[in-house]
Amino acid sequence: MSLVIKGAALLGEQACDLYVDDSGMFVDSALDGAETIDADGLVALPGLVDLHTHLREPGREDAETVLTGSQAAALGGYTAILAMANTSPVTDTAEAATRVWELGREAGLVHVEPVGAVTRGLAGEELAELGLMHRSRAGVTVFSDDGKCVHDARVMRRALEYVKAFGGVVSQHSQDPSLAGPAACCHEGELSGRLGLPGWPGIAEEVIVARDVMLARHTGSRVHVAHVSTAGSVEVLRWAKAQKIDVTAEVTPHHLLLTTDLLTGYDPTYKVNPPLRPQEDVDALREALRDGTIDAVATDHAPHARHDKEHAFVDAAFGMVGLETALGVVRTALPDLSWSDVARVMSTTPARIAGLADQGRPLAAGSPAHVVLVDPDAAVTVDRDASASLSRNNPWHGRGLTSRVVHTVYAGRVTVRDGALA
Ligand SMILES: NC(=O)N[C@@H](CC(=O)O)C(=O)O
Ligand SMILES: [Zn+2]
Ligand SMILES: [Zn+2]
Repeated sequence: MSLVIKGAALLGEQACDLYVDDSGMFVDSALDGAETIDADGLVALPGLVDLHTHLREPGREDAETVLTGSQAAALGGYTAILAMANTSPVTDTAEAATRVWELGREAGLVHVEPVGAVTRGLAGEELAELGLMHRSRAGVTVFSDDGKCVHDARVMRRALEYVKAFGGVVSQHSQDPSLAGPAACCHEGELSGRLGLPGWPGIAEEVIVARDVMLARHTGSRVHVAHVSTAGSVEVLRWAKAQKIDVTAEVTPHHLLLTTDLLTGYDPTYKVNPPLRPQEDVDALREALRDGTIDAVATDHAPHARHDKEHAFVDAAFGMVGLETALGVVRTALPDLSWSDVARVMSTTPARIAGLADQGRPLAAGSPAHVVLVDPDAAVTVDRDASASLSRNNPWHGRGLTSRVVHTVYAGRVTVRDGALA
């Protein structure tokens, strides 16, 4: 059915009407019998694109499924999400990637783009079938062993050389396992000593970021740094970009607003990989996002069942949910960011990094109608039980965030209306 979106402020600027035809494309004028969305006072942005989502299907459908994760994404204003490969089994074959892609189509609420594993079983040894995954119906272009670092430099070099042939990219979970061991769970510093928690030094991230930008330069291939968390990584990225090395980077909403001090209560809700860092790092990440050194915001939505999260801090699973709150957190952490900058870091640039030609497009005739309509001034108190996610490991529960996703439209179809699934 065709659609008219009335009076939305495009990227927070002039208000106008948007017209969508029944094939889900923006067109220049209204069609008869169109459904109407009153968007007076709302800001229209291109549908958000998340470079980093954990959907848990197959294997842990008690924590999330492709459907429930897609619902959470739509509620958060997303029209595309990249589903990480650390499922069970791992997405390391064309068949597995195609299955995730199909499940995404069946859910039909956002575009679900499978991320392929870099190495078989995420074991860091043999390359997965990168070419076959790319040539499958899923058309995988982003590869990641996320949750684990591709720590062997030779394997990383070969992966970069391989994906270069078809314009792919490796999204690296940067963490040298010899500097941050399996027990590491708290930013290494005065606080980790005081709390008696195994420390996770920033340098464990920074040495891999530095190595990988040099490998990107050497191979002429493209590397993407997942969830950057330290000021030192930002310095390396700034240098690498000045050298015109083909590197991009993302930051999570939680690393833009939360700090390591939250760990004093040993609440595993705040246990995340990479760990929350001190305020100096948070400040550097915000500045890097403003000036483009960090290209994108990506949620690292990491749902976990209660029985995996409710443990002593050291034993609990890493991760926090984030799809439904990402935009509000970004607005709260960086209230000075213009709406066009929000669109850049949460839609246009992530779409470009992932090679999603249909996403992050201008809200104009000729583009598929992927759009999110936001109440810019709403104050929202987060309720973890009001979530579409199957998991409740929500660090924002009870907090106030600025702005609210009111409607989401995916390919001309209203997926969220008045803040609820349509
Ligand atoms: N982010 C997390 O804390 N956890 C992720 C793995 C990861 O992205 O590192 C997960 O799969 O749960
Ligand atoms: Zn990770
Ligand atoms: Zn992750």
